[in-house]
Amino acid sequence: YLSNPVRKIPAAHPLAPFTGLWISSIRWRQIENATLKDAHDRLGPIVCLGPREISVNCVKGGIKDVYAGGFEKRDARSGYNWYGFFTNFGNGNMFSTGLNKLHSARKRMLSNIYSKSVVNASPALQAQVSTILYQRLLPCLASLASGSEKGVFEASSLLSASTMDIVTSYMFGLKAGSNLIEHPSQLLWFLDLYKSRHGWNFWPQEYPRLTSFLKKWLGVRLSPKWVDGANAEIEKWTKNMCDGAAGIMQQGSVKTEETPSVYQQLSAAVAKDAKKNEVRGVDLKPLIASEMLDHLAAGFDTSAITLTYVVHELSTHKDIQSRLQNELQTLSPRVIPSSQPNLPDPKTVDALPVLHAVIWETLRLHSAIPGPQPRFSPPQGCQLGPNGEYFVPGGVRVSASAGILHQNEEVYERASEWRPERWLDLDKVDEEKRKDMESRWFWAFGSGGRMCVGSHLAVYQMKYIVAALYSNYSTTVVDDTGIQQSDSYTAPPKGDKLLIQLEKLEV
Ligand code: HEM
Repeated sequence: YLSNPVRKIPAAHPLAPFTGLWISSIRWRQIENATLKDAHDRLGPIVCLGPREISVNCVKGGIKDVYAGGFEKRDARSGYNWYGFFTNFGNGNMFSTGLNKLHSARKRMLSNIYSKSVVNASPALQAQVSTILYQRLLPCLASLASGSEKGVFEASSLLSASTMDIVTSYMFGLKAGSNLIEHPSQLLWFLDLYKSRHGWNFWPQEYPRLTSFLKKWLGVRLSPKWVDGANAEIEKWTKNMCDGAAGIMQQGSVKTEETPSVYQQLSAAVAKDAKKNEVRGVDLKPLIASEMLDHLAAGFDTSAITLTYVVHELSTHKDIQSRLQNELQTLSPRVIPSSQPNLPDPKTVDALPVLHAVIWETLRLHSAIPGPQPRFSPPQGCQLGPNGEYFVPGGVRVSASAGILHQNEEVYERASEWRPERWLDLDKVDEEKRKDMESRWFWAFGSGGRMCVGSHLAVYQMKYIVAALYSNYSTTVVDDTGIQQSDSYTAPPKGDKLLIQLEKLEV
């Protein structure tokens, strides 16, 4: 204790400087986000969570140094990597890779296909989104609106289906990607598998060695067998989509909407890399499949959580819902069935101020990943804190959380309220304040070399989905029990559902 410089950092709990068991028990009880928020409110921008763990909640001496400064995901001393849990098909991927050097080689292969310019200009994505909105989502909403439930339905699962269909279409092409909107039983099957694993990540993620030791040598399982079964099923489903995309690429000519943009890019880059490094006789398919599974999971869930909160907030803020509907009427063409297959230009949709403000305010207040994003301090240690006042030795787990950064009252006045106006009034605030709001403290997609690679695809799809829904319907809440976000890294509503009612607009 006496030789540990971390003891000088305000402690979230009297036991924190002495043992890591306190923060572990907080994680086990699934109250980590709330506990960290309370600790920062009481103790300031940097708090000690354990003898080798701290949390930061500031830009200078905080996220700027840790994330833009390239702290590794893997602890150099012990080799521990919290993200190793996201390994699939027995292979690492961009998200799970611990070392920055390995990670940047993979990221270089993929960042162009997810860049804003490529996403916005992609004819394949435009054709895919047009089919998904006009031939799947809008007909589905029309039948719900005129059906026996009189427009009442559970929104979060249909939003999950929509984001999964768009993300997998961009990855594998429209034909090889999913079609969950039109196949509700497949949607249920997938969501059941996906969600059955929730709550079982504590042991394998926090104590991976203990977990595998107990399983291997004593036959003791710390998570039930069905979790492995669910993972295997999801891998199988992903592999089928990979095989479908590979089959399409072998055809002589590929229709625009069938282009497997991401799969094609990654498989070409991986093959080129293998050739350059003279790697022979290695099956590269599991490596590609691991990356694909990670993207589809990261991409569908986070976007669907955000959209669920967009729909909830718009349903309870009718004034803003009407403003959005008026704005959507200015689109040419409008996103209504008679316009099909034409969609308004992605840049025009992106530039709609109210739509942008609604999405941004939801990403701020209901970040899909509000929980801590752990990294490790470099072996030589570093100075952290707003004035660099604390020395942090090497190998300390350091994290920041979007859910806490976004609650800073000095940057976002009345931070706990959903107020899209704050993004519409940016021209009234000075340059520094604008930068604070828009970039320095806005952390929904993280920052630095490991920030979200899919943020532009996420925003693209969320804006089109919201445009399609609110160009044709109004929504009201029927039952929002359990709408509060769960206390976890990725945070869906606690109740995992939102019942709304659709009302058809005159179009
Ligand atoms: C609203 C939607 C989204 C949100 C809020 C979001 C948020 C984030 C955040 C905060 C991170 C960094 C996490 C960390 O380091 O702990 C991240 C990473 C990542 N995201 Fe997203 N994401 C979204 C959509 C997407 C989409 C659509 C895709 C892909 C199709 C995607 C793929 C990834 C990948 C591959 C990484 C790892 C990047 C790396 O390690 O370099 N995300 N995302």
